Order: sequence, then structure tokens, then C-alpha cells
Amino acid sequence: SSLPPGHPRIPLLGSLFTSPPTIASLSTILGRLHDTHGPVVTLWAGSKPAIFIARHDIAHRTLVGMGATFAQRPPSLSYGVNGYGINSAAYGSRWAVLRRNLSSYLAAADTSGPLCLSVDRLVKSLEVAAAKGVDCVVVPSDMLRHAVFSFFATLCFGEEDMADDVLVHLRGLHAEILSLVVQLDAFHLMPVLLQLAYYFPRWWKLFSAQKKHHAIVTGLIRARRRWLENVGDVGGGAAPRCYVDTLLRLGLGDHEMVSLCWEFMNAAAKTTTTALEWIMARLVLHQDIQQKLWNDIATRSVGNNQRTRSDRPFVEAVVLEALRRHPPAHYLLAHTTDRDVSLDGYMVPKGSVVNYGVADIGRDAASWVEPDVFRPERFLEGGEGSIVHGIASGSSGRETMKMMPFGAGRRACPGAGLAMKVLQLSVENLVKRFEWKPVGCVGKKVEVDMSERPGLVTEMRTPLRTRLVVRKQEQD
Ligand code: HEM
Repeated sequence: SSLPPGHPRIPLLGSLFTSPPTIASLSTILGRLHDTHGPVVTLWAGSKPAIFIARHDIAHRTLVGMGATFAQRPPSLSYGVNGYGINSAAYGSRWAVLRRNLSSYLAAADTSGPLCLSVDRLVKSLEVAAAKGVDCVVVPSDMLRHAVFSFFATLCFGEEDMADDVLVHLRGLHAEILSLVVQLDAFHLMPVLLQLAYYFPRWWKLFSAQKKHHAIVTGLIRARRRWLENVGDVGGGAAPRCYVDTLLRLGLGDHEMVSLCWEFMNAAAKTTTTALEWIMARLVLHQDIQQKLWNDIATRSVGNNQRTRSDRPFVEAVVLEALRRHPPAHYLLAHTTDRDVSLDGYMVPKGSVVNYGVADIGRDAASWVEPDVFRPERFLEGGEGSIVHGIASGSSGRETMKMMPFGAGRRACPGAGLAMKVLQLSVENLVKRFEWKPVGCVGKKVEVDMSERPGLVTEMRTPLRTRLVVRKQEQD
């Protein structure tokens, strides 16, 4: 059998490089290919075929049904901060140890205390900004970013060691490094020669930013080690209080630990902040949904015995609908296979890049009624998403995988449960405290710019502007 259909192959460069190699151009090219050829298409990245899948049942068959085969990652040049992460590790024993370590830490960690603290701080900083802003108008994205980043920094490095200026410095370095990496590289769509050509002009800046990042993170790790020595817990008798504690117990080298801390912060903070901003933008745009959410929160807080245990809180439905409609990652990280696989009459050759259209799957009209409409009710009883959860293991059937914002199968995001908790608790508190009102209206129609800025994480093109009014019930 032959490869799935696609763009004609152009020797050396491959099909992607007929237009500038950005994630926006990747989406445009893939959109055209799927329209012409269906849900499984081939794109050439140099001499390697890259196969893209945009239907949930095929994603289920490959990522869950043939889980071990599709859990491989393509080999990478493994340089810089990402060199020793879980995401870049080959599917094998090192990956399993590191992944289990992260998952068990997240399952046992006390996340509620630090989360409530950082949400409280966020609410306070929004109050200050609203009081200063003309007509209470606020651009909340930087405050959301800071709150989410500091929460994950507490989980990563421990609350004892993080001074505010260090936090701001670290956040700046993350932003700088991310602005310098060539994003398509993360999908393994850059032939080596092109990677070199693209990295050459920015190499020195990237090297210097990574060096500063290494210095600051090794400083934090050293401080953590000293703290453990002071409390007499170098041997690790007590439960780990932050991610670094678990890494120290694994006896890893400095480069490995720095890389894993980078991954923890990088995988967690930008995705979660981006999702939070999209959710709040949707609530500004749909004032009726915000009102319904507020009513649900109020009813639940006074207790309502008539609700059944399976009844999903409306806030969860809102978060799921936003993740379906605006998944922060429009594609997964690159997968590959360890053998030739026959798929619907086509061949997926061993070693080819395999990836999935997360946004396409969430917006597929075959799975979702009026997929472009923002309607959280579809996740409530009787709706087409009532059995769907954000965390798509798919083990309970392919219908639970009608969307996969966190991936699926063995490589699915290990932070999905925590991300859902952060999003729900943040949204609930932000709506409890403030009415999120629109700034721009045309007649009675609310205007919010919902256009996307494609990237490794697809953010809002125009940061949200909103008028924040403290709710009457909440005023002292
Ligand atoms: C809204 C927030 C988040 C979204 C949308 C998200 C999404 C994703 C996606 C799509 C993948 C790729 C899965 C694949 O390639 O098959 C992934 C992997 C990963 N995520 Fe997340 N993530 C989020 C939050 C987090 C958090 C909070 C953490 C950690 C605290 C985390 C840690 C990771 C790691 C370590 C991987 C690599 C897993 C592996 O290769 O085995 N993520 N995430």
C-alpha cells in the first residue's frame, strides 16, 4: 500500500517550504490538503513523510488501539533546555521513570493551598487595575500570566525559595527563549539543514538566554537542596514538597534537572494561561453564559440536594467548551512509529512523523452540532459531549475522544487533571468577584476580537480588554 495522499513532494525542501515555514502556513496547507484528500494526509518535511490525522476515530485507533506503536517520538538533535525532557524522551524506561515521577508528584501534591493563594492574589491585582483603569477597563493577560506562572513555580521550586524578582526574571527568560526557538522544529518538520540555517542568526541570543536560565534554575535547585539539608531531609523520608525535591531524589545531573524544570514550567504555564484568557474572552462575549455560570456557582455554594452526583458543574462545561473551541495546542508534539503500520489501506512507514489536528477534531461537524458555536450545554446531560472529558484516555471508547486538547493514549498530557483544576477554580473565583463586561459594543452586539495568533500555543491575536465591575454581593 502507498502513503496517504498529499502535496506532491518537492525534493530536498518538502511541501511545507513552498510558503514561509510558520505554524500559520502549516495550518493553511493542512486545511487545503484535508479538504481535498480527507482526514489522513501526507506532508513532506525534507525526505521524511509527515502524516497528519484529523478525525477522532482514527486518532483513537492509533493512539489508544496501537498505543505502544504510536507512543514513540522522532529522534531529536537534543540540544538546549529541551534536551532531557519527558516529552523529548524516547518511549522506553527513562521516559517511564520520569513520567511516573511527575504523575505521582502531581497526584500527591497539595495543590489547593498554593492555588487558592495565587487566585486570591490575582483577584486583588485585578481589583487594583480596575480601580486605576478608566471606566474600570483592564487588559488582564499579563496578570493572568503572572498568577499562573507563580503558581506553577511554587509547585516546581517550593514556596520557600522564590523571591518575586527571581520569578519575574525567570518568566522573562522563558518568554525570551520561546521567542527565539523555531516553532516548526518542535513538530520535527524542519530538515536539519534548514534548522541550521534558521538557527544560525539567532544562535548567540538563544545560547545566552539558555545560559542565564541554567544559572537561575541551578541556583534555585541548590537553594532547595540547602533547605532540605537544614530540615534534615536529604534522604527524602518526608513527602516531596515540590517537583525539584523529586528530581533530587532521582539523583539526576544538573542539565537533566534544569531541562525537566524548564519543561514543567513551559508545558504548564503558557498553555494554562492561554486557555484561561480564551475562557474569559468567551464569557465577556456571551454575557448570558456568564450570567448562567454565576447562577450555577451561587446555587451550588448554598447547596442543592436535588442535584445528582453525576451532574456536571456548569463551570466544567464552560472550560471544556473553551478547550474544544480554542485548544491551546492545535497539534500534538510529534509522534512516530516503531514499525510500518497499515492504516485504512495506506502505509505509515516506520520513522515517519505522525501528528494530529487537535483543533480540527474539536471542530468536526460529524461529531459536534454547529461546531463553531460556543455552547457549554453540549457537555451537560443529553448533549453530544456529555460523556467527553478533557482528559481523553479513550479507554472507555472512542466517543469519549471527540476532542483531545491534552492529547490521548500513552503520551497524553500528565498535567491535564491539574490544568482542569486550575482553570475551573480560577474561572469560578474570577466570575464570583467581578462582572466581566464588554468594552466595545456595536448597537446591542458585544464585540470581542476572537481571532487567533497561530503558534506552538495558539493565543488570542488581540489581548482581551474588559470592564471589571465588582459584583454587588461581593462588595463589603
Ligand atoms: C491547559 C493546559 C495544558 C494543555 C492544553 C496541555 C496540552 C498538552 C499536549 C497537547 C501534549 C502533547 C501530547 C502528545 O504529544 O501526545 C502535552 C504533553 C505534556 N504536557 Fe501538557 N498541557 C497542559 C498543561 C500541562 C501541565 C499543567 C503540565 C505539568 C505540570 C504538563 C506537562 C506535560 C508534559 C510533561 C508533556 C509530555 C508528555 C510525554 O511526552 O509523555 N502539561 N500537553
